[in-house]
Amino acid sequence: MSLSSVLLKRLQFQRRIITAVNVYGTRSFTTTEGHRPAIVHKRSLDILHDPWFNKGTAFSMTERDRLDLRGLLPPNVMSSEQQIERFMADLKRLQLSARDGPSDPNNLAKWRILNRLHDRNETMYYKVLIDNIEEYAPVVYTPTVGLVCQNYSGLFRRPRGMYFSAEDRGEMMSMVYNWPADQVDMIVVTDGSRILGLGDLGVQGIGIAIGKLDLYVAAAGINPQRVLPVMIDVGTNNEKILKDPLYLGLQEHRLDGEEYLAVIDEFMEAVFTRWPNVIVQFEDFQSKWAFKLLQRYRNDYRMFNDDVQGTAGVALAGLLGAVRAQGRPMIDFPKMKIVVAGAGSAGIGVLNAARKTMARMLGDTEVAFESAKRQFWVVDANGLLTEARENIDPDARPFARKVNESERQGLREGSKLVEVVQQVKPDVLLGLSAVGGLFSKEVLEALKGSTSTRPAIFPMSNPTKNAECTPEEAFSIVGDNIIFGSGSPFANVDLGDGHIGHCNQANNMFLFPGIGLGTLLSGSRIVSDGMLQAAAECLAAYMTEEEVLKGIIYPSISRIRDITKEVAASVIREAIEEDLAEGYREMDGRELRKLNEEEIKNYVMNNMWIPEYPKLVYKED
Ligand SMILES: NC(=O)c1ccc[n+]([C@@H]2O[C@H](COP(=O)([O-])OP(=O)(O)OC[C@H]3O[C@@H](n4cnc5c(N)ncnc54)[C@H](O)[C@@H]3O)[C@@H](O)[C@H]2O)c1
Ligand SMILES: O=C(O)C[C@H](O)C(=O)O
Ligand SMILES: [Mg+2]
Repeated sequence: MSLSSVLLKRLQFQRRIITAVNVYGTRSFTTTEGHRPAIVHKRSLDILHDPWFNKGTAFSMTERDRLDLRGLLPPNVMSSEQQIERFMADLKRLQLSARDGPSDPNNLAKWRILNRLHDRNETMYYKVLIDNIEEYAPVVYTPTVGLVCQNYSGLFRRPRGMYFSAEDRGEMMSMVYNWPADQVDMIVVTDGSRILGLGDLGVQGIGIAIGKLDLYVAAAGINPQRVLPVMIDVGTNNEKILKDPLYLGLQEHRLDGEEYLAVIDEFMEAVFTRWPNVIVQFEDFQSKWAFKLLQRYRNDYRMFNDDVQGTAGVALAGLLGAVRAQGRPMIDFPKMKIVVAGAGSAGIGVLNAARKTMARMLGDTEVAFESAKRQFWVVDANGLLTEARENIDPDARPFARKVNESERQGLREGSKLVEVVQQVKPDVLLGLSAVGGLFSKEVLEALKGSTSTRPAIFPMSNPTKNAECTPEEAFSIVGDNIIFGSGSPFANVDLGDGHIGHCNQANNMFLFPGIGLGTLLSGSRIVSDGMLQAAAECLAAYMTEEEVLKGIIYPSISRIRDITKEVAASVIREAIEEDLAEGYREMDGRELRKLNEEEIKNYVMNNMWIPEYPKLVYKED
């Protein structure tokens, strides 16, 4: 037997033991990788200054000796729990002094403290985030991440991620080698042109890529050493930041047309050359480019657009949840009347997904596909969209209402949202307009006339100040018996007499981590429509009947790791079904398609990174 086959056998044996330990639930640390010591090529202060290897006061005495750390730390060795206790005591002092929750004005200060921890000790940062996800998701993600992006020039301390600018044309293929990691699993890339509902923030938009990747680590257990936030800086059309002398990005107007495409093409070629197995999530690109880039790359690269495809799935799960919450059978979905405010990348993505699902329920014929579009009324900045509109955006065209039909309904091209709601009496009012307060008192009053026993209101725009309405407004004006889901988190509403108005968070965070993880572990070379549909259906089916009837149609964020595992497993199953899965089970080399449902879930769980300090072993470089 050759040496390599002996080693291979030993490795497989060790992995089996770890998996067996895992099955019996006696250890929380499940990845095979985590049990191996980490090899470091540095010692002494260099270790303490490396956030990936630094354990601070948790270095054991033997490690301190091994790594020349004795005397460089206070003598009392702390457990990781004690370290976190100390850190949290500091953070809580800040919380006690102000309002807690998603709209706590101290959230920016909390972000600073957490970000400093991220810079010092990655393992501890992710442990704090995972164990307190409900509390800190609104700090590292929406809504605070919006504020962070707006104030990025002042907040910038250390770079995190890579910046590819229009100045780097011709250099990207070599630049990618400046990134230290030989393996990158997930890239989230933005060009900063539409950050949440805050518009063009140029280079400052990198904050959103960082925030999304924090959720990839926390929810999907993607190894934080293998994530890469990317900003493609092709200029900005935001006149305010263009004039700001402290702005950190290129101070020129955005590239457009072929020049713009050439930059994005070069970036894609470069990252896929260095990391052929990476998945690239496009985030917060203005609608003008979001669809074009998706069509351009989706058949050749492992990529997806979160705002178009992730949002579509989350909204679809919400719409199906609303049908269930109304006590109707799912098959009633194609009868729902849906008014959508906003026809950008997010709105159109939702409309397409909902239309396709309705058509499938109606028999998947061309006639069904044609008739399904009649369930939607789209209102954008110019009012109701009809075929009378000049220069209709081609992506929105299929949803333009017929003029005659509209007239019969008392509507016309450009009718106001309030008129549309009055006339249509929809089951669902969904907002992806980025206009805070768009669902005004009058609009919500009009929704009281809904033909549904339990209308659903989804003000999905982010961050909080861009939400189309607040839950207080919705419950107090439309009534207690509504379904409510917002993009950014809000607290539940006290309806009196012990009743609670439940606020769901209708945010793509419930899908993108599972879509990424499932694609990664399936080995699929593309992210297919079927894989996205499977993700959405998994989310839609996740809540129990009892929860749904209470108006709880999305999980609480505290369950994000569990729903992500389920979504990832569904994505893998679909990839297998479509013969796209090229991945192999790491444990013993069995082919994915031979695994049963439970085994696929275990495969997912076993490959989710969890934040525990590895033992460090020094080796000369
Ligand atoms: N909850 C989520 O998971 C989620 C996901 C993606 C996007 N979003 C949010 O959706 C919003 C829109 O994103 P986008 O990429 O589609 O943006 P976009 O700028 O491409 O589209 C905005 C759309 O809103 C329309 N609009 C503007 N003013 C309006 C008005 N007064 N009435 C009706 N419509 C109006 C515009 O005409 C346009 O069609 C953002 O706030 C974003 O944060 C939320
Ligand atoms: O970032 C979010 O919170 C959701 C979404 O991707 C958005 O653009 O608003
Ligand atoms: Mg987004």
